[in-house]
Amino acid sequence: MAEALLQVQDVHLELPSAAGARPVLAGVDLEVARGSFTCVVGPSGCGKSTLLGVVAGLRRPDRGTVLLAGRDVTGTTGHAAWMAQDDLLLEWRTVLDNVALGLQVQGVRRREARARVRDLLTEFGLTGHADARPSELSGGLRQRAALARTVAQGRELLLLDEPFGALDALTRLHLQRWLASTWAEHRWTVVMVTHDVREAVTLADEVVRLSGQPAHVVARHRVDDPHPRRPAEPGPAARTVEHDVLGGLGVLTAPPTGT
Ligand SMILES: Nc1ncnc2c1ncn2[C@@H]1O[C@H](COP(=O)(O)OP(=O)(O)OP(=O)(O)O)[C@@H](O)[C@H]1O
Repeated sequence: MAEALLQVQDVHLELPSAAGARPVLAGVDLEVARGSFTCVVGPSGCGKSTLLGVVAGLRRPDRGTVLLAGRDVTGTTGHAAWMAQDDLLLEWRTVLDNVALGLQVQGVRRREARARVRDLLTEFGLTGHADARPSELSGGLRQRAALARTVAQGRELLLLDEPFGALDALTRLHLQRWLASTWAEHRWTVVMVTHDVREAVTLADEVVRLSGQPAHVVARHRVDDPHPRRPAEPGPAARTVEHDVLGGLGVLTAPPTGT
């Protein structure tokens, strides 16, 4: 395996519940190679977003460690950029200024931030929309703008939490294909949470499956098909992993007998 950029080691976390505290993460281990794409899947509500929060340093685990390039970053922020399902674009700013915000929050002056993100807008197919307000964009373009803002931060790690979860099925397929080819050019280190197993096997080098609550890693599946891939035409490894993951999630039922 290439050098591990991210190592999550034996992470445990309890969260408050009506009955007191409830374990949500119970001994999660994860290793993500630099320049690789990892998708995290698991039953609804098992703790996928919570795990991303721990990796980002927004939540400090009760036990366990998060290492970035061997450096202990447990409970600290600044090493990862986060994108959620809700694009959180600011309606009163233009697309250019929304993307530039990723740098401005780090103290880069507005003018320089705008200059630096122009190339990114071109690459993300947003040049013609630089001066538009987010409300003028389609759902797919909004997500591209949000992703551009996330990438613009220049962090070592991108954490994507169901970034296409709110899109219609066709737009989602287009964006998956677009992200697959854009990622293949850049090779950002990505950890992405998704409920869509086809999306996971299209994008990921490795699909990590979490158990139900309290969550730990129950399976890791390599997807060795070459990049970039297409969601509508899964390769042999993607098809196998998709089947295995769906089986592990209990989605596949035995075929009816006696027919
Ligand atoms: N701030 C909080 N306080 C208490 N419990 C929380 C908090 N945030 C999340 N939880 C609980 O922790 C559990 C895991 O939530 P989380 O959102 O991480 O799951 P998920 O796997 O991402 O969910 P989904 O599949 O619905 O996207 C859930 O039971 C949730 O209700």
